[in-house]
Amino acid sequence: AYYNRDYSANTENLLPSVSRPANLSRTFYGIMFDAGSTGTRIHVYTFLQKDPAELPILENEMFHAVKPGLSAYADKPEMGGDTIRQLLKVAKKTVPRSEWKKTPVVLKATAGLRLLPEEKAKALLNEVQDVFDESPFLVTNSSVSIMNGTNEGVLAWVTVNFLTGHLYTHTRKTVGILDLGGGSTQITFLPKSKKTVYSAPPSYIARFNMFNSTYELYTHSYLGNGLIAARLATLGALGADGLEWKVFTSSCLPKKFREEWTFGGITYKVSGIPDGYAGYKLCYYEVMRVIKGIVHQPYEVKGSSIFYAFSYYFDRAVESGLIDGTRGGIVEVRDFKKRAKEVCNKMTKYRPISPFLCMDMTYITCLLKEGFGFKDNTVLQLAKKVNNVETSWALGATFDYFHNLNIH
Ligand SMILES: Nc1ccn([C@@H]2O[C@H](COP(=O)(O)OP(=O)(O)O)[C@@H](O)[C@H]2O)c(=O)n1
Repeated sequence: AYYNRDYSANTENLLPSVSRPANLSRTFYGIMFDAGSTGTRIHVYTFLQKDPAELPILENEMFHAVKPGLSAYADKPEMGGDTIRQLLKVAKKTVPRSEWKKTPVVLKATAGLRLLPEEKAKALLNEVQDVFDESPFLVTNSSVSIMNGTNEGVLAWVTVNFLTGHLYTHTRKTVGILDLGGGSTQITFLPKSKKTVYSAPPSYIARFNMFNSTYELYTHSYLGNGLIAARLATLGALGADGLEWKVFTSSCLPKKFREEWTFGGITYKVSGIPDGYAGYKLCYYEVMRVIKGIVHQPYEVKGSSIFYAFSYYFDRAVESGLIDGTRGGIVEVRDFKKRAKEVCNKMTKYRPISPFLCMDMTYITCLLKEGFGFKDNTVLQLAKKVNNVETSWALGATFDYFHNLNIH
């Protein structure tokens, strides 16, 4: 409804019911950079504000992504800055020149920079600030930052619930979100039961304001439990020394597989166990160590709310053939488990897709079941985009910029 008028499903909920004089509408733009651990993405949003008291209508999103992420330039920040400069060219093409000065440009970094030593992260952010300062867009001293995990979860929840039309209804029916990045993973939902709130660690409950009401969400970001960080942890390579000579092995990898593999600017030697066993069961025990006792099980997740799962949940579901990449789809937790078994027990078949597919699918299964405590029949809606807009925290962060949701 907001992006493409052909999407009429939720239009009634999304458009103000009373039509207002057209001259009160105004178009404005927002530029949000997502500096993730595996890539940097730019979102340029075009909004139409009809009523200053309501969230604006999203007219268009321009999206572009580059790999690798900023953290890969930890030792050459100027080159990291260049990736931002390149992406800003796209913004200049999208935003009319007359609007440049009024259009904010913001970059928020997630797990990739959270995991770097502070001085290296700072040098990268300073470089980005310089690139922003020389741009024609609106820049303040809070334009460039590392976002905290709570905001990452809350803002992705805002995005998905906005795009699915749930923020406009007064029923308080919403959807939960599951985001699996490279470095961190987030779970966020609106609890129905008070017990979920008081049985959770206090830092897992976040509040924010929108439309004069306060939302109280269950949210947490697990740093080091993103899919790529979890691979390293499973291999015992996260924070290990002797990387020049050590080879990290796992029964989640094809037996004859051997490769050098780079994440966050560091190269690791990894391999399967040539004369050992490989397969789902052994792999499950290995990934279990990365999850057991680390991930909190919310009281309510065993209930029946709908969760939207995106990022690597979506990518791996597509690669393993669980869903169709253009349409997305609905699966149950048990479908991930079934497919993980199939992938792990037929490693040669799936190896051309990715030698890590068994490890990744097993990790996802283990995270959902043993981590968050989802039941086998919990329904997951897998999506990369909703109504043609990226399911990322970036849209929520742009709302936060303009409306100050006061997340606390
Ligand atoms: N707008 C976006 C952003 C990330 N992603 C996916 O999210 C995964 C990695 O997330 P990330 O690099 O931001 O990881 P973190 O830094 O959040 O841990 C990849 O599968 C990306 O393709 C996406 O599909 N769309």
